[in-house]
Amino acid sequence: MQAAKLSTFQGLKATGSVKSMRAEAPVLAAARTGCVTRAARRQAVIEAKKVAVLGAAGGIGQPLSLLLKMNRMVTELSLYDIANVAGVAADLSHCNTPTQVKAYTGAEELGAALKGCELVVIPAGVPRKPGMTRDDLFNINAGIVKSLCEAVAQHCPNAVINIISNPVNSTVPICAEVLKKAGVYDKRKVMGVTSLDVVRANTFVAEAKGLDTRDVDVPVIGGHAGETILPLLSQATPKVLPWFSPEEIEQLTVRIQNAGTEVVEAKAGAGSATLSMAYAAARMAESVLLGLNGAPGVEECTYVESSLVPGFQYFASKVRLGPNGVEEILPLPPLSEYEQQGLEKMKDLLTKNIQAGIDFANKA
Ligand SMILES: NC(=O)C1=CN([C@@H]2O[C@H](COP(=O)(O)OP(=O)(O)OC[C@H]3O[C@@H](n4cnc5c(N)ncnc54)[C@H](O)[C@@H]3O)[C@@H](O)[C@H]2O)C=CC1
Ligand SMILES: O=C([O-])CC(=O)C(=O)O
Repeated sequence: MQAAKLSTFQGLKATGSVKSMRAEAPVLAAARTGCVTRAARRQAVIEAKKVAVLGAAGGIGQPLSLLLKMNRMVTELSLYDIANVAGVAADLSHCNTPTQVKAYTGAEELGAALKGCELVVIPAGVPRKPGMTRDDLFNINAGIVKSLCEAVAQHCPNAVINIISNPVNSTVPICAEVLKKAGVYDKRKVMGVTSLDVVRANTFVAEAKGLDTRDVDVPVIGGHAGETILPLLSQATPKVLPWFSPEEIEQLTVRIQNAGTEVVEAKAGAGSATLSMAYAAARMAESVLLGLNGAPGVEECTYVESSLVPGFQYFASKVRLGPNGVEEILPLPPLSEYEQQGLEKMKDLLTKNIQAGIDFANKA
């Protein structure tokens, strides 16, 4: 069975014109892109899905909300932020796609925003400035994610949660601990969004090999910070010979690991990746919704609680998505010697990041 690959996401083309959306109502948005099989088309039915974006007025939140407004699987879109969200919702609500958009602001409206949601996407929090690491965001973002996840536990405990807020290596364990405390944790439903690493790896490999970027698939494993980001270039498809030399593999790996910093420096104090992140998060949301709708063969790389690699309680790797979220963590493919070393190198940082999240969530 052909898997629904990240590389096949075509954004706007996936939803097409409003006219064709009406004409093909029972067909999944992504089906027309060819990223799901015929079987998926037959088996998957669009069911009404309420989706919330928490941090919707931000640099990521706004373009992400636009992309979700264009997704036919999203019937109701809750936009929540502590500021400026009414204008974003008013603006988006004029787009003539069927998705109903509503703004919510302030803690007192968070419950209503979340009630009935099946997917909650969280880009709330501060972004990096030049010279900062993602860990430097911990002090502010850990508390934001903790309080938002407490609300999710209370108002939509069965929802899938996609966490974008950095440092993802720590905010995902925070979310899991919060849900455990509330007695509603299901490890299949808490996912750190690492799809931007895959998007970048696909783009850079395609550029280097003269390929159409939509044809390229590079699994990226580990976490989402510095050397914890490990692209498996040995497993990239398609393979164009001659493949990369060891020096080129090193350069490409480092570029993928530092791609976030590349954007932070280019934006020179105005924030970090927003548009590419919104694109990657919309793709991840689409895959989650396809899975919830019963489409077979939906695979993504994502950072989840995992026992795939001994020593790491949380780990990003390819998973199969389905009606319950992560249905299966796929086995690790064979790693090159360079990638094995990369896995060793990330050990200290990733375990430290995970522990910091667990400790934060459990302190009094
Ligand atoms: N996972 C990944 O690959 C990536 C993660 N990020 C992370 O995403 C986060 C957001 O980035 P941007 O959108 O650029 O930042 P931003 O500052 O433009 O937007 C953040 C939004 O969150 C809102 N917010 C703050 N506290 C909140 C709360 N308690 N409840 C609801 N909303 C709240 C703010 O009002 C703002 O609208 C950052 O932590 C950034 O590091 C960014 C790029 C890639
Ligand atoms: O680099 C940052 O701070 C934002 C991020 O996670 C990315 O772009 O990958």
